[in-house]
Amino acid sequence: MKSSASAPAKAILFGEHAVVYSKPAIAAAIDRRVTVTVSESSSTHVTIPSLGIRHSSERPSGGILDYIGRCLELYHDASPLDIRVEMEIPAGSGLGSSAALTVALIGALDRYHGRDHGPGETAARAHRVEVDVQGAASPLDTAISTYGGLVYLDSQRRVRQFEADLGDLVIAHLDYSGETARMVAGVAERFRRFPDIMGRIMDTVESITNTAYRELLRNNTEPLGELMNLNQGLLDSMGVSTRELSMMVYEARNAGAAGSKITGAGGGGSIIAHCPGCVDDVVTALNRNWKAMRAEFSVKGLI
Ligand SMILES: Nc1ncnc2c1ncn2[C@@H]1O[C@H](COP(=O)(O)OP(=O)(O)OP(=O)(O)O)[C@@H](O)[C@H]1O
Ligand SMILES: C[C@@](O)(CCO)CC(=O)[O-]
Ligand SMILES: [Mg+2]
Repeated sequence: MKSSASAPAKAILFGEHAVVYSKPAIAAAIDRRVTVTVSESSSTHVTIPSLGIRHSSERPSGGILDYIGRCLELYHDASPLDIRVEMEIPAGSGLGSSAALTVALIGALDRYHGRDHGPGETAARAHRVEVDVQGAASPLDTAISTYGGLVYLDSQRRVRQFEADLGDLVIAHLDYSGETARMVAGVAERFRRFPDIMGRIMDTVESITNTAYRELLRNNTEPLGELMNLNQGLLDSMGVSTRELSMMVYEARNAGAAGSKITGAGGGGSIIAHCPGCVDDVVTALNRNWKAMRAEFSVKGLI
């Protein structure tokens, strides 16, 4: 017996890190997917060709295998499985590889076991896996990989799907990761040392995210770039930017982007830039040193 499922990667437009402190955030699914196939086997094997991973053990663990091991534990009575993961995104790029993998694997396992929990329950189960593995995680990444499209996660943790034309966006990524769990822990430490200052920073990110949401609902993308620049300044204040990410952010702006910021956890990973009428210029400029692409949105969630 064999079952497959796939889920999209994501880009956070506004509110990463603040979302861990119950602030709202906006994310979009992007046209790069993680596909998981599970099939009957005499012992448990995991293959992830894009990462060169071939692993055999009853309980996969270590790095990205932690997410797989934790998902398998959700199915107590499960027999051994062959698990194959095809990833169209690099792991640790800030584009939600962990969430897309977790959602796709839960989808494939549900199908394999003849269960259908529905999207709300799938997103909730995947979120619990991210929390268990990372220590802290917002429900944003797993929600967007489950639902696809565009999501506004409000301060009560409710998922609001919405539609908007995002205009021209470019994503560029590095080959190394800051590791989401480590970056989230770094922000928590700064919060512990300077609670008043960090609290105000998070409140200001909330205002930026809510302003962007209001404008997107009116299909007004004009202020997106400037709002991204405001958000980037505060991500820098949180300590999640690096020299290289800052160079990417400024390279995009120099090439004509209306605004640009880190997307995801920072430390390494990716940036996103709003590039009305100048996508090709920005992609060309960023591709000299990094890997850049036009971001394609309006993507299906878990299928
Ligand atoms: N090149 C790699 N090869 C194998 N595993 C990797 C690699 N890069 C990252 N990982 C593992 O993949 C998992 C997910 O990485 P990480 O949390 O940095 O990123 P992500 O989920 O892609 O991004 P984000 O959550 O910020 O959107 C981690 O367990 C990390 O150890
Ligand atoms: C940094 C963070 O806000 C986004 C990672 O994609 C962490 C999270 O939301 O769990
Ligand atoms: Mg992740």
